[in-house]
Amino acid sequence: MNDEFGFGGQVPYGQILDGAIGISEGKIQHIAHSAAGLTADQVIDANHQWLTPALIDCHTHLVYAGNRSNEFEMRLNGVDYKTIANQGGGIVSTVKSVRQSSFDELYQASEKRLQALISQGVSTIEIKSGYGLDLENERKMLLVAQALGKNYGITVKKTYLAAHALPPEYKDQPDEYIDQVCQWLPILYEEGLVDAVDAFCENIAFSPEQVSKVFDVAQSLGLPVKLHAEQLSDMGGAGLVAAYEGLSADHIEYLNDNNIEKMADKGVVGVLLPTAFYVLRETKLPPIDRMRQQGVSMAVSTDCNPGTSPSTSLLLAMNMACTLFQLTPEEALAGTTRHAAKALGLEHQKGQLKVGFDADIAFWDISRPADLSYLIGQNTLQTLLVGGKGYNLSAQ
Ligand SMILES: O=C(O)CC[C@@H]1NC(=O)NC1=O
Ligand SMILES: [Fe+3]
Repeated sequence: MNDEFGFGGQVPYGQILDGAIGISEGKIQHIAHSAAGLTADQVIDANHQWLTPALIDCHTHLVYAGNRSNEFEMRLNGVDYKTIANQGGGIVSTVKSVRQSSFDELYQASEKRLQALISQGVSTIEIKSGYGLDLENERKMLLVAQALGKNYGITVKKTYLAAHALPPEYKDQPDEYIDQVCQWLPILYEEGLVDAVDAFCENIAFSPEQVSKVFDVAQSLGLPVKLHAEQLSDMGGAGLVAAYEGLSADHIEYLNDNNIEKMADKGVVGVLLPTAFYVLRETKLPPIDRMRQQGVSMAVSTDCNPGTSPSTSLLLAMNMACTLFQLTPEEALAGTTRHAAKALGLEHQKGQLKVGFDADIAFWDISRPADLSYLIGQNTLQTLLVGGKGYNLSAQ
């Protein structure tokens, strides 16, 4: 191995130069340094492109209606968050738009964002509810997410996030609202609409005690949990995820050392959301070095949402994870492949070019893997295989 990548001859990324991959029945059956001995009905010449696992966006609020560019403009004209919120802005304004939208309107508004992500090599995505905040509209959001996955032929993991914000009708009644959230969860689960449960644990949202009530119901249904944790303060949310042996703690700018150790101990993934950090002009960096030292798997995601991350670029999130959070390009790629898979409980079937794994493979016209995080605003995807089949976005 030459030292082209400056690794002193180690094999970065687990890469294989001039390798070959054999696929059948949607799975990787063979991966080696050459195609010798392989026979195939169809051969794809990768033409010196780099192949990676297709990307996984493990934290999105992709289903929503309306947009909040007005708030963006108000803020830049000196109006503060509190005033915007008091004028019905923020999450509540998106809740209003979602409640006013039909299923079709919500689907059409959301599919454009999904198309953008798929065009950058994403074939597995997590989509949260959380802008309905009542049973009918939480169901509508999750049905849209389900339909997007079915119609676009990609893997969608649906996360119940009714504990995202307090709806207007429960103003100053968080406990009563959390009781409703707990009542709706088994109903939506029985309808096949929930794969995991999330909540916003923050001083402007729900307390660890309120989140625990929702997590107890999730646990009783055998559902895994994840959490918007330590985004703006240290509420100890990551420790709660570890206590429930959950999938991930997300944002985690204010994550403390003690909870890093608990995450490492329970295999909880730390999901980094650098685009939200950038949009909010946050200053508190997540404890990347400490998570590295403790062996916490770090994932990277867009957090696609109308308020703090109106972005549909996972490649940009990778660049921001490196530039803002100082991840290495190899860590950023792991963060949108095998670690993102782990954040969704899919680490045994997706996120790696490995025999037995789904043949979800992205072909990139790049000089080296670091280009995926280095290049800004340049989509180098040439081919996307989903389940071993060429993905044609325009045919969806
Ligand atoms: O502003 C929005 O619409 C969502 C914000 C988003 N949700 C959350 O829990 N944290 C966030 O940054
Ligand atoms: Fe989020």
